[in-house]
Amino acid sequence: MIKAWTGNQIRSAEAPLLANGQGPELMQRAAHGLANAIVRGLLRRRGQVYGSTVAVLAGSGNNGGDALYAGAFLARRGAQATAVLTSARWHTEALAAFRRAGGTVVQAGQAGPALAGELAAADVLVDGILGTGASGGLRGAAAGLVAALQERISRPTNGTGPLVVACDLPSGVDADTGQLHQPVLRADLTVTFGGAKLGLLTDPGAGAAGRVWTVDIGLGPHLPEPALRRLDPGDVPALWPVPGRSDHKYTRGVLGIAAGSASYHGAALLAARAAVATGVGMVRYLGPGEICGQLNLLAPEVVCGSGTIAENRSQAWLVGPGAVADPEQAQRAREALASGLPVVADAGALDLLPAELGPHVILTPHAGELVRVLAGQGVSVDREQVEASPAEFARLAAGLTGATVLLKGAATVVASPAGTLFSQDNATAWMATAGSGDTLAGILGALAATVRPQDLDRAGIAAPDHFAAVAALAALVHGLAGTAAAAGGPTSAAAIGHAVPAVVRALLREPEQRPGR
Ligand SMILES: NC(=O)C1=CN([C@@H]2O[C@H](COP(=O)(O)OP(=O)(O)OC[C@H]3O[C@@H](n4cnc5c(N)ncnc54)[C@H](OP(=O)(O)O)[C@@H]3O)[C@@H](O)[C@H]2O)[C@@H](O)CC1
Ligand SMILES: Nc1ncnc2c1ncn2[C@@H]1O[C@H](COP(=O)(O)OP(=O)(O)O)[C@@H](O)[C@H]1O
Ligand SMILES: [K+]
Repeated sequence: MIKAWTGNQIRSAEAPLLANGQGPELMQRAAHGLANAIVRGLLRRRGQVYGSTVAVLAGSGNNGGDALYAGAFLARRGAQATAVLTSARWHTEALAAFRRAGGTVVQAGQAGPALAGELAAADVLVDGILGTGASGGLRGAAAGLVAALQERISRPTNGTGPLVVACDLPSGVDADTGQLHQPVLRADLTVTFGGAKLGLLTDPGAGAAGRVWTVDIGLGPHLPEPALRRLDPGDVPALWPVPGRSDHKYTRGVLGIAAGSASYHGAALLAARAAVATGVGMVRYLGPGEICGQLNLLAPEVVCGSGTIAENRSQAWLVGPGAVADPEQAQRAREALASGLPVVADAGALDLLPAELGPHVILTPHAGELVRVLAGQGVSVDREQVEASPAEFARLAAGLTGATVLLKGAATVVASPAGTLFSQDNATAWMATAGSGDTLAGILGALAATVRPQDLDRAGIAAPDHFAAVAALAALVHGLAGTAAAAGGPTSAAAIGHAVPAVVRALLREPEQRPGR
């Protein structure tokens, strides 16, 4: 499990150590971790540190201090290091150490327009302007310089531009929400201290942070419960509902699906096939007869039922994919939502939510659908606002509806109504294709019907967060299946579902053979 904290949580954890006079020691640990990560990057790119050019953008606070000490370390290893001071104030001891190591110093405010070009030609560019002490976005000379660098350093660089390394977090990323205050210099690698910051693991901050590497500076015993968690492949065996010898199809769990409508068949087919691929005792389907006919051919494992939700005994329901303008499917969705059973409510069902929901109802909107869910709660936002701060709005929607909310995106965020957050970043942009969400809904439905609460308890997940963890598990498997199906190229929603069994099989194998490692 990967954990993340808000900037304030990390600062509070540091407080007792700072009060003990351990501040300088913490900074040395942070700077060493940063320098070591840069050394590894340089060795991979150039084969040596000696003779490389390193530019350090240093702000006025401790973030600048970390970056300057790391620059000093690299200068002593033979790098040609330049520090650009972005403020009229700086960390005095760190700058003195940087000079002693042979580093060159320039003031951003006094440099000419050629500076950005020179910096863009360095082997490594360290962003040490703002850390957890930031308020808002970059201002003044720092803002001008970073905007000029943004123009010069195009992404992806294919290894040709500088290795951009963010110190603690990319300057301008909000540590607590992942919001971006432009301009932000997108990093290849973020070296973060004491614990990952929430804003590095949720979009859009995650998109600006590149790979995130956490340096242990000894805050562990002082850290509170994390503000956000991420399941990793190693968490899957403990949570996965592996059937036992005494199981039969009804003890494993039955998923009922009320999806599809006269005009949308595909969503039901994709969701049902993904549920079967995920492994479930049985899938029961309720919906138009023509879709049943197609299921008989394409997923003959699925049992077509008739009658009401109550008459089709299931451990969980998936309602809504492709269920548009169909009063019978709407009635089934309403009945499922009132049943007290775990329900995954997607697409069409998101417009049918009753006033009272519980955490056992998992809403699976994309950003546009979340706008509608929030409007139903009297909150007026637009899609851009949701995309600018997905974790914040997922949590708001969970709090207002009382349901668990899985908000789809490049990084998928899950919020429990208790305020707990998960974020999964296992997907690839090749998965941005129609029907990919229906496949996720099928995977999640199967897991909602089969994951055992005692396994979640044993993994240390508190009961109010059980369904959030199940949703995170589904997003993890969906992302890995999509990444495997794409294998670096185009894929389809059906192919994502098709890849699920092999991915799960590999996840349940010995650690060294797991995907995503
Ligand atoms: N605490 C510790 O022991 C350890 C901390 N560590 C490190 O310290 C970092 C936190 O350091 P910090 O608290 O000094 O804040 P930090 O982010 O460097 O700078 C804040 C200064 O920037 C300024 N400023 C603010 N907003 C601005 C803006 N929008 N645009 C422009 N300027 C702005 C403002 O200064 P002013 O504007 O007043 O000149 C303010 O004082 C943390 O991220 C980690 O890297 C590690 O070494 C481990 C040990
Ligand atoms: N850029 C991206 N990177 C990674 N995953 C993505 C990206 N865009 C979309 N996805 C994933 O693809 C799926 C799309 O879901 P959705 O928008 O509901 O599609 P549909 O309704 O067509 O099935 C979600 O699981 C989402 O997380
Ligand atoms: K920074």
